Amino acid sequence: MSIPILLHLGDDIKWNHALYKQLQENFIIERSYSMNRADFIHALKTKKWGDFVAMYRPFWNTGGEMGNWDDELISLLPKSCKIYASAGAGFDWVDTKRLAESGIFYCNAAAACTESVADAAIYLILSTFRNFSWSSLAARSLSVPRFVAANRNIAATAHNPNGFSLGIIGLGKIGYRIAQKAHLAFEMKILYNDIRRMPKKIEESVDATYYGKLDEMLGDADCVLVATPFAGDKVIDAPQFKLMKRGSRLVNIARGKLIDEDALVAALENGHLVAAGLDVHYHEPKVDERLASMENVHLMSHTAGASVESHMGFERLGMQNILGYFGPEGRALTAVNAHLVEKARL
Ligand SMILES: O=C(O)C(=O)CO
Repeated sequence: MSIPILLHLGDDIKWNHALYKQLQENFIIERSYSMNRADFIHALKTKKWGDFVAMYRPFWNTGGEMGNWDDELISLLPKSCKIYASAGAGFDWVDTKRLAESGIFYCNAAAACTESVADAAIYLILSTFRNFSWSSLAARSLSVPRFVAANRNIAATAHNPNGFSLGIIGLGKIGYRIAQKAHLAFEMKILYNDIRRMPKKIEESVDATYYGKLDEMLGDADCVLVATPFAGDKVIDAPQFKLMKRGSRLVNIARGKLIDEDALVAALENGHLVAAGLDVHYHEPKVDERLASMENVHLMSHTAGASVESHMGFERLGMQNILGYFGPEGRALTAVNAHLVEKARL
């Protein structure tokens, strides 16, 4: 029997060498490194890598240079390809439905960065309650008057998050971990909105209250946290900002396009919201200048998931997915479109 081919996209493995050896023992590994879209398309059309059965992308910063995985790319994949295992939690750049129509499982790696993203969310939540962005900007300005003003005035509007409510949009793996941390560390009241209600055991573990309707939760939360995948629509637009509790806060660690930034700016300018914490941005990698000028907005450069531990986990989980799929169990661990692959088979 011939040895199956695996296409490794992007950087070399950095951490999990023993597991990579297993991959090398089971597959012929072809490499694309960091190809632009035109070259990648040409390579697929000319079958540069043969009839590969799997694609593996271990690092979130490389191996994505070909751009979005849409019909143009997916239709060029060999019929032999069955699985794409990639670094990263979000998969807004890949048409997982189109992959499913070609019988290809897409496996993300949310589990590998859950801890990092949840920690970053806690950092942003804390910042929005305690005015830490204002404090940090004042210190970094090297301006004595700004330092003195921050030192004198911050306490008047800073709050301990303890006892306040955190309204989580999307209680998936990451949302739940944030709930656990906020509940345990700050005794925050956990509210959540999701398309599915979680099992009682999960709700009880963080004393969570379920809201079937997002609009209702928005009116009750002291801080709204966005932790849901981007599926093409905003979840908080101008009408939703109006429904948010007066004096509340917004934190987004999911995707920038889930939030209307003009409406966010308006809500901050008119004081309806008192603070925001954003790891992600609508026009990434560009940051909105109005938000950047606000002391009550804590901004990050989409690094909530960026840690050595996430990188190690991304590498490992991708390989486990591929080895699992082609192994005796015949099952990928984290296929996000498994239901669509099944449907397409019918
Ligand atoms: O892994 C991802 O998709 C992230 O954006 C983590 O921050």
